[in-house]
Amino acid sequence: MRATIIGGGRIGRGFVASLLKRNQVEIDFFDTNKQLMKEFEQYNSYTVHVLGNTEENTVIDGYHSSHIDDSKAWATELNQTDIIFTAVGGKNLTSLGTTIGKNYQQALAKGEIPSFILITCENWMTPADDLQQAIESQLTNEEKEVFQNHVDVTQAVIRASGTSAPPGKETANPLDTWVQDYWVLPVDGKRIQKHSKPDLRYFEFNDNFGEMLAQKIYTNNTSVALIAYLGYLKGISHVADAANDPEIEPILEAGYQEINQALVYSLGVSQESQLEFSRVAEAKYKDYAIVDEVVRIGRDPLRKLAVDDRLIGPAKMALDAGITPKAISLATAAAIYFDYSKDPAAEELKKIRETQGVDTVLEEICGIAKDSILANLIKEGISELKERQWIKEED
Ligand SMILES: NC(=O)c1ccc[n+]([C@@H]2O[C@H](COP(=O)([O-])OP(=O)(O)OC[C@H]3O[C@@H](n4cnc5c(N)ncnc54)[C@H](O)[C@@H]3O)[C@@H](O)[C@H]2O)c1
Ligand SMILES: O=P(O)(O)OC[C@@H](O)[C@@H](O)[C@H](O)[C@H](O)CO
Repeated sequence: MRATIIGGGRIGRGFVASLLKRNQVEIDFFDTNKQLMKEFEQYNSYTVHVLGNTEENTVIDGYHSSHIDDSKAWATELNQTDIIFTAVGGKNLTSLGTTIGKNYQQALAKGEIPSFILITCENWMTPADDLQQAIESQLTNEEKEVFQNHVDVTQAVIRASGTSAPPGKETANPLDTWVQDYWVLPVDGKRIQKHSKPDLRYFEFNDNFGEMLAQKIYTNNTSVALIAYLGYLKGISHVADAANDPEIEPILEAGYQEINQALVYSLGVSQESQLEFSRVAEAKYKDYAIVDEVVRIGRDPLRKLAVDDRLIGPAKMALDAGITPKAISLATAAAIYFDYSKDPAAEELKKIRETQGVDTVLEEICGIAKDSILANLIKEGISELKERQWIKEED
């Protein structure tokens, strides 16, 4: 079996590549990053290190790598691949879909009919739909029909974390990457209609996938955002240190209660499944073996503050459920003050906040009215963070 991984970052060349290697699947990488391409060629091999369990480390070798714009490489790839994975960041799915669509069209023009399964591995609410739509936007109606008859576009939930080297564990190989000791990949099984489900260890093709992506994002990503944004303001570098911090821990506990009630009410998931989800998430973020930086978790706050993303999304659900999302609002307040200077989105957020004010951030980035209940809760959160002196500026 042969697989393509688009996006050779922590999840692509780390988590997904390890699962595939353990299934003896051949791997071809595609990425936009030219430096990464050079490293793939130069090193030929790298290690996926397993946090807290080195016995599970996997060496990835024998792969091929190509730049995403290499249409010659795509011409071969589309005909030989069985499964394509994406791990590029949800907001890049539209441009990626355009690239796949154009290359698929070129194959059809040559009389070929590529047939494969596409699996998105993104923290995104509707990744399979968004990718499929972007691909099909490049195709004529006739071509679209062929595509739909030969390609299944589905989505996975990535519950594992992929990180950079823990402090002091850096290696000479820049491709080496670190993953959590977690070996399950749930995939939306119902969306696979034209192929049989691949027989791969660790993959769970789930026909009741339902709201699993929303449940994961609004539980894991929401709670770790709370930990990271509050931790960042307190000057804490790593997730586990922030999650176990005596001042942050009670806010986290309150956050899980808000999240659980909101999701049971709005997603219709059972109380037991939600409780299990949040317990697993909490244990993971408090686990010192998983060394993850708060600035990685906080990256791209403009995306994370958007109306349906991990902060405003569950806060609105909580209000719908009749609950006051005080902890989530405090986390949102902290996110608004995430000013990590190496993150361009954080820099932009800071500029908007400083030049146009918090109300503009709330209206234009969070998509909520400045005098709404939620906006007022977030502004109360900002005041509380200033009182606590976690936000240190004078305004
Ligand atoms: N790291 C984690 O713990 C984790 C866990 C669960 C889900 N996710 C999700 O997995 C996805 C990947 O995250 P990551 O941590 O691996 O990010 P990353 O930044 O480490 O890697 C992303 C890679 O995608 C490449 N890329 C971006 N746009 C591309 C395009 N159009 N075509 C080809 N390559 C492109 C980048 O150059 C980069 O190498 C994201 O959606 C993220 O939210 C990450
Ligand atoms: O990848 P992002 O930027 O959408 O979010 C950062 C983290 O929340 C995320 O990578 C988690 O670590 C991951 O989703 C595992 O739960």
